[in-house]
Amino acid sequence: MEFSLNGENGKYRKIEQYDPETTKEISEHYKKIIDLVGEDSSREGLQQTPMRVAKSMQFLLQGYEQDPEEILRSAMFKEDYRQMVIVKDIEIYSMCEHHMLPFIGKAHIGYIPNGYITGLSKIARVVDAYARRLQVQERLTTQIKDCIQQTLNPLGVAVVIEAQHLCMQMRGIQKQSSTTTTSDFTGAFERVATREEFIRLIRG
Ligand SMILES: Nc1nc2c(ncn2[C@@H]2O[C@H](COP(=O)(O)OP(=O)(O)OP(=O)(O)O)[C@@H](O)[C@H]2O)c(=O)[nH]1
Ligand SMILES: [Zn+2]
Repeated sequence: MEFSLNGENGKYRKIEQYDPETTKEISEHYKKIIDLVGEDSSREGLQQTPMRVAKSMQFLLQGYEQDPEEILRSAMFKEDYRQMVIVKDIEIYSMCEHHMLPFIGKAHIGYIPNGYITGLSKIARVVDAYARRLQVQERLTTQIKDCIQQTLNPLGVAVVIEAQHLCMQMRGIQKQSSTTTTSDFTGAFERVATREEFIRLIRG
């Protein structure tokens, strides 16, 4: 699955490549849902909606087609830098696996290299590859930590995610302001002083 903009005669054309069979099947289910909630899926404004939603869902859940470890491995560079590297405020758009509603927030990632560094964008790509799946925030946090630890073998990894869950805002308990914070640490970040330095730097 790919989403790209392709220049042609000075114009930009949107090219979406989704498996046509899968897209058709998903859209048929959404057509039924639209009718079942009391709408008329054949009315003009809704005719293209099932197809749009089918593409949209495939976009939002594209992480299943990505290999996060491979993403990291694709840009590993030998480097003798053994201090903390932090990429903070990485936007997260994930989908809660209980209600299939978004949870939205930020991830802050730190690691201390052990002979190898990785491309900074690859850290954000790893976050996206796991976020674009049906998730709970706790598992998302741990998967990112495990991936970086296992692939880069750094002296330590720190992951903090802060997110708001639409399933708690739009429905259910309807708490508009609550934020959920999850964290996971390995190696050097298990020491209080290192962890506190990380927390101070992401808050700064
Ligand atoms: N731990 C965790 N829980 C989550 C996450 N996303 C949603 N939930 C919770 O999943 C739970 C599902 O509980 P259920 O009682 O089965 O579902 P429900 O009846 O829709 O629950 P309410 O949201 O309380 O109305 C809810 O408490 C949600 O708040 C997440 O990322 N992590
Ligand atoms: Zn939910």
